[in-house]
Amino acid sequence: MSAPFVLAVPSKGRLQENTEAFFARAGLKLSKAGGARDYRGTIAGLDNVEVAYLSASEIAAQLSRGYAHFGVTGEDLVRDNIADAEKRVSLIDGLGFGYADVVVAVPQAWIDVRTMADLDDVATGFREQHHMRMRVATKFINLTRAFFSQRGISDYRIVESAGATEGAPAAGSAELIVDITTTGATLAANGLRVLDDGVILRSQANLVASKDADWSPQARETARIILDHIAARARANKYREVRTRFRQCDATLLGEAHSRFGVEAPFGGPTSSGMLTLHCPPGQIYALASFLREHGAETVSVVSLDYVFDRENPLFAKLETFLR
Ligand SMILES: Nc1ncnc2c1ncn2[C@@H]1O[C@H](COP(=O)(O)OP(=O)(O)OP(=O)(O)O)[C@@H](O)[C@H]1O
Ligand SMILES: O=P(O)(O)OC[C@H]1O[C@H](OP(=O)(O)OP(=O)(O)O)[C@H](O)[C@@H]1O
Ligand SMILES: [Mg+2]
Repeated sequence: MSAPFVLAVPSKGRLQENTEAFFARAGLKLSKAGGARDYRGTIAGLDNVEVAYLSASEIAAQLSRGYAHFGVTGEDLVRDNIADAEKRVSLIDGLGFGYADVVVAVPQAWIDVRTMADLDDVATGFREQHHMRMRVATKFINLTRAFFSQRGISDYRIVESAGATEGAPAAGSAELIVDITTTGATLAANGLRVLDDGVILRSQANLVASKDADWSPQARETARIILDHIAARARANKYREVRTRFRQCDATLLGEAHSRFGVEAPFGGPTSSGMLTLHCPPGQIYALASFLREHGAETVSVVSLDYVFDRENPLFAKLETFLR
């Protein structure tokens, strides 16, 4: 038997729930034979896939080493944990959950410090006054270094923080922090404020592919099948299917509908009897239905789509380009 295709997914919390729901919507059911505490799983119908349940940061590490072919983890962890990330891994697609911003936050009491340039001034003054460098508490060491160096700030020192980073300034172990925030509630509760230009990265969960995994022909074929499911679901989410039939429905009308509402006609223009199937962005449905009735339609029906399988698969094309 050949080596399995390894898909690494988060083992706990909202990331796990959202990941399982995401794959389920794409028609890929992840399951753990041994129940919730089993850290190995399978995908129904894909025999050679092994699902590895790991912490989000461990997933980034495994992808970097090539121990997993695909993984779901946050872009923040990919960028912070993997040196030369664009060579080692490819972010195939943002998954629409796990949103968090990596930010530079200072005490609210620092009223004159609004920007990174202000922070640079403070850093210099701090060193002169206190004979030590300003301390930044974070677990995002590489993202912090890269961002501060881009902004020309060098008078600082990183204090590595494993958790409760927002508490560091009040506890006296750092002057400021770099951490993730979603609602901002934790920063506010700790008397901290994000600098105006202090967003280092807007992160979300991504489907990530590893360069150094064992990309046998069988592994590539498995990747193609997984991405075919995901692309079909993504395409289905972007549209509703609209059907109508009326005599005046012709190519000119379709052209106008295309430019005004962004509709596609996946099965071609109206038939000789004026039968037409359209794919329309959800936000334009009512406008399109009104437009079609104004031009003669008696009835316009609209349904949600589960999957739209196209010959082209942009996600697999991206993977192939990356692996080349
Ligand atoms: N409010 C949030 N709190 C923590 N992580 C979040 C939040 N929102 C999104 N995320 C994302 O989730 C990922 C971190 O997940 P998680 O904390 O489960 O992993 P971990 O840090 O590897 O595990 P552990 O906390 O057990 O060490 C990051 O990509 C992060 O950006
Ligand atoms: O901007 P907010 O919505 O307040 O969210 C940000 C906070 O949430 C996370 O902590 P969490 O309590 O999830 O624990 P963790 O650090 O162990 O992941 C994160 O580490 C921040 O502290
Ligand atoms: Mg965590």
